[in-house]
Amino acid sequence: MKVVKFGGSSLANSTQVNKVVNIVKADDQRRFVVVSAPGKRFDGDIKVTDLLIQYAKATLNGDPSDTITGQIIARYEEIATAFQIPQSAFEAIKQTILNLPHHDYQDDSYLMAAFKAHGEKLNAILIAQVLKASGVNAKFLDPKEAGLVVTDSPDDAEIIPTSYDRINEWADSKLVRVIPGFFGYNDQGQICTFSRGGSDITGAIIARGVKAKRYENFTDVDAIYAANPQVVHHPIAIHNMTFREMRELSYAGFSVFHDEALIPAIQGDIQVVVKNTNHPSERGTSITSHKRVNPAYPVSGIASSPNFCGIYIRKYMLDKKRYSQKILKLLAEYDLSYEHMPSGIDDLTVIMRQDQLTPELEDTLIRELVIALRPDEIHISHNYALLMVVGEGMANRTGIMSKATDALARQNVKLIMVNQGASEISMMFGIKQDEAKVAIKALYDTFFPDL
Ligand SMILES: Nc1ncnc2c1ncn2[C@@H]1O[C@H](COP(=O)(O)OP(=O)(O)O)[C@@H](O)[C@H]1O
Ligand SMILES: N[C@@H](CC(=O)OP(=O)(O)O)C(=O)O
Repeated sequence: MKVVKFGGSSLANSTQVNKVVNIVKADDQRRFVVVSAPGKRFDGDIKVTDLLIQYAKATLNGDPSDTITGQIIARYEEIATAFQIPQSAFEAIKQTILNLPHHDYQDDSYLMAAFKAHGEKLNAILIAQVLKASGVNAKFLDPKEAGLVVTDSPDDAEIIPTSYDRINEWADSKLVRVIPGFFGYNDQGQICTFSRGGSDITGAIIARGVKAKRYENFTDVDAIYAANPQVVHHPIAIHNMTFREMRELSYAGFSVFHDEALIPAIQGDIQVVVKNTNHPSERGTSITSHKRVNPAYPVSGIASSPNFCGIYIRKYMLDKKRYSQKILKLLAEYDLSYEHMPSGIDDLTVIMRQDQLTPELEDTLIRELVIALRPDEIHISHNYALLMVVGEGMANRTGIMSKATDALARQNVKLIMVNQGASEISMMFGIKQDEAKVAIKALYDTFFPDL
């Protein structure tokens, strides 16, 4: 049995939804259908999730929201009309959207979570109706009924492992179950969402719960490519990759599949196949635990992720043990997470995602670090990108680092940080964000020279 997940691009309008219907009908093993909210129909369009965020903010600020609700309702109406869904069913969706502000929420963050989650919830209700109208014996399944219980973190929840047994009770369901992605319920019954792009995570959780043979993740590209196709022209497709490779690459910027979604798949040893809704017969990318190294290409992929900053701290006779403890304690006090902390004899840099910091928080943090550490020098630099070169074939190979640094040097890309060794299948560079595209192209041409 298979779990299929359709991303926002696959459900953006009725034309796309029609392709989804055909894909579900084409294989009776596709028994669990996880859906995102309608995504972008064209470049510059706004995803329903982003409209819902605007709606939530307007509600919190007491601003008018008629225009935004009109836009959201119109997205569902176009699909409902095209598939001749009964007016009463569409009316229920419309009223749910209009009533969102009139519920009790524990605080603003739960309100935001509930507004966001309704993008997928209402879409799942609608797609179940569409499938039914198209002759599929389908039924909506809410994550609460499914048993998908998550941690009490409204916008960055994690699955509670006992959920898997409850989800497993649905494994023999005779109907096709349509489940909204992106959210679950905490043990108080409140909606908490995963991080952005988190419908991939729901798909993987359901796949592990029902012990699916395969988790098919339908999106808008024929495969996962060795570099972001928006940066490199016609990059080579990766048809087979390992969980480890994908996790490193998605963490570092391959937004096509959420890095956290790999964990349930790894735990359940479930094959993940990324496929294109627009070309479902293309083979896509299969992600498994099996290593298949092509010696000609030790590198599988090159990724880059922007919006990091680095806090540089220098102190002569730096006592690393005490220093790191104090830094970690301060970060925890301000609920900040860091990504890397490379250090030298007298200096250390804390690399973190800069969207966690407001200018005020940044000033406070630096002030507190000065008090706690009495450094000889401290400053923060913004707009770094992390650049990652990943491949199972890199393990036990020599010369990859020198090839990479040579290629970057030829393009005058300045290396701010280099990290190799944490994982034998990846190396990471900190570079300036505005040099990321040049850097990716240089590395791609080096590691995929004939393509
Ligand atoms: N290496 C890569 N290979 C394929 N797609 C990539 C890669 N890196 C980034 N992407 C982007 O990921 C997009 C698909 O992910 P996303 O927009 O989240 O889809 P969905 O709406 O289906 O969830 C592609 O359109 C592509 O622009
Ligand atoms: N709709 C949510 C969750 C998601 O996974 O969406 P998509 O499949 O469009 O990436 C978001 O925009 O974050």
